[in-house]
Amino acid sequence: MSNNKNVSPTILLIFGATGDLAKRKLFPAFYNLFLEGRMPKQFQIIALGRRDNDSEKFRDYIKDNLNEFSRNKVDSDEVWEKFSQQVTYFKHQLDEEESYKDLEKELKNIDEKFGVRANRLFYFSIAPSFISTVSEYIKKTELAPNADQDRIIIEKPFGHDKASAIELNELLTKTFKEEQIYRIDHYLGKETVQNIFTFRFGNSIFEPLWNHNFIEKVEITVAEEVGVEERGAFYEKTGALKDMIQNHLLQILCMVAMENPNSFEAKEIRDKKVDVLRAIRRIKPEDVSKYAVRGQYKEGEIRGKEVVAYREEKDVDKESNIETFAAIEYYLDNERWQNVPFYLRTGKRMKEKQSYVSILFKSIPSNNFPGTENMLANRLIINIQPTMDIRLQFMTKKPGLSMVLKPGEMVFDYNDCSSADSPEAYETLLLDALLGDPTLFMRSDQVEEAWDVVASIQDVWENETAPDFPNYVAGSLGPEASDLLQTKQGYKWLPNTIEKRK
Ligand SMILES: NC(=O)C1=CN([C@@H]2O[C@H](COP(=O)(O)OP(=O)(O)OC[C@H]3O[C@@H](n4cnc5c(N)ncnc54)[C@H](OP(=O)(O)O)[C@@H]3O)[C@@H](O)[C@H]2O)C=CC1
Ligand SMILES: O=C1O[C@H](COP(=O)(O)O)[C@@H](O)[C@H](O)[C@H]1O
Repeated sequence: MSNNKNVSPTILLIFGATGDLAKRKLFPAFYNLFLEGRMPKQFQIIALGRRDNDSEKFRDYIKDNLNEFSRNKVDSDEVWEKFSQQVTYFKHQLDEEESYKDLEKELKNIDEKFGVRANRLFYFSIAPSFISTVSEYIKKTELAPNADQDRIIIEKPFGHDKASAIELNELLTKTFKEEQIYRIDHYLGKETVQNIFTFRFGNSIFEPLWNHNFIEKVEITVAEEVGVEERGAFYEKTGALKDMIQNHLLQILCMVAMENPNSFEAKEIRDKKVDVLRAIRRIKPEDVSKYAVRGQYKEGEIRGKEVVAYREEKDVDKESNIETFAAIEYYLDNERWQNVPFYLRTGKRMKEKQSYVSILFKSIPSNNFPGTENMLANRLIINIQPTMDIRLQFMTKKPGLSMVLKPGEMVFDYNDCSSADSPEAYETLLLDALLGDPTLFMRSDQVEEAWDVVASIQDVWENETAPDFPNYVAGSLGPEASDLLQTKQGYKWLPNTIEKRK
């Protein structure tokens, strides 16, 4: 979000630097920021890992990973040399105090080299079970004493329910001030998600229509083609509700539904988002089956390739009752959104990767046109990924001698507006963390409220002993019951393109 380019000298410390997230997302983000000239003039990345390693070997490992996962590959020895010399590997045990004392000495050496006490940004790219240990040692060894200079970034999942999120917030605030804590939700860093904000509040023509008087329903779909990959053990403790709905989909909902902020200050924007979460009507336990549907994939075919059932994935229980699909119908009890259903759905191993928001406007009140069988209500489609565009569907007269209606569309395509690749979400978010701009990060109350929104569904599903799993074929659009969620209201899930009519 920030435009400021003046980043103070910073030491970036990555706990879990040998892990999956670091290799696929964090190092590519730092490298791309470096190429864009967005890293601080003076910076040092300290890669912390428990394995025996040296900086030279670690740099080779990072180089290979950049060539595999980064949007910009390493194609200049000179640039690589400059970047890599600012990455050092440091052997470290998360649960040993001595390790933190050694680290402090290393940090002091770097400060001396920089000639200034550098900001310290600690990235917790580690299992959630280590968060308390690491923050306690940081406190004990006074590694992050300055609230205005030192920050931590915490990954999701942030707790596993509301109580544990509160507990974790309490624990972290014993060591850090709230303004030092950056809870990441990478969807908020996506270009297309940020653009929802600009689209709504930077244009005067949509906002007057953005309410229950003109909007019939809102859908948010995040469909994935991938299964659980190497993360079966993690997913067995998580499932689609906790992995995706509680964070990414609710955050998109907040962007769509929030009130106009009075300023662009982080506090104001986060306040407005919390208001949305508070307004979401809590689903009573006895109504969960009416408003929420879950599913688990069986074997199937995606893009002509056979894929196994969830229960056959690595580290997954053969009788697992974990959901890989979730769809929910929510309502917001506030003036703007009364009686407008918000349908959220997400799933793994679906037909194709597609994330989008669909906003269906109300039909015109009276319809005197001939050929009305072709009449469609206006619809706005915000394609988040992999397609990145915004489409407005409207009715036109089909050229010809009779009055026949035909849907037309206006399209804003990201490919047409920039020759540069869009930054990855982690690039945007890491830059904001470097700059000390928390707007796109989750405040403690946002996370807690989001857990509250899913709490009853979570309880009911966790206690359900025999769901009808597996109940959707890999490569489909999810279980039949998710269609029923909409058909009972006279709706259907709408695609991410406008409907074509001859
Ligand atoms: N991977 C992803 O796509 C995503 C991950 N996340 C979150 O990010 C965090 C990291 O995930 P991920 O990278 O996948 O996890 P990994 O299991 O791949 O990596 C964990 C890291 O922690 C290190 N570690 C474990 N125990 C110790 C110890 N005792 N001392 C020092 N280091 C230790 C590991 O070192 P070693 O290599 O030696 O085992 C490794 O570097 C988690 O909170 C996860 O939920 C969030 C969203 C997506
Ligand atoms: O946080 C997560 O997100 C990914 C999907 O992210 P995307 O940027 O590829 O859309 C999901 O696959 C993963 O299970 C979840 O933990």
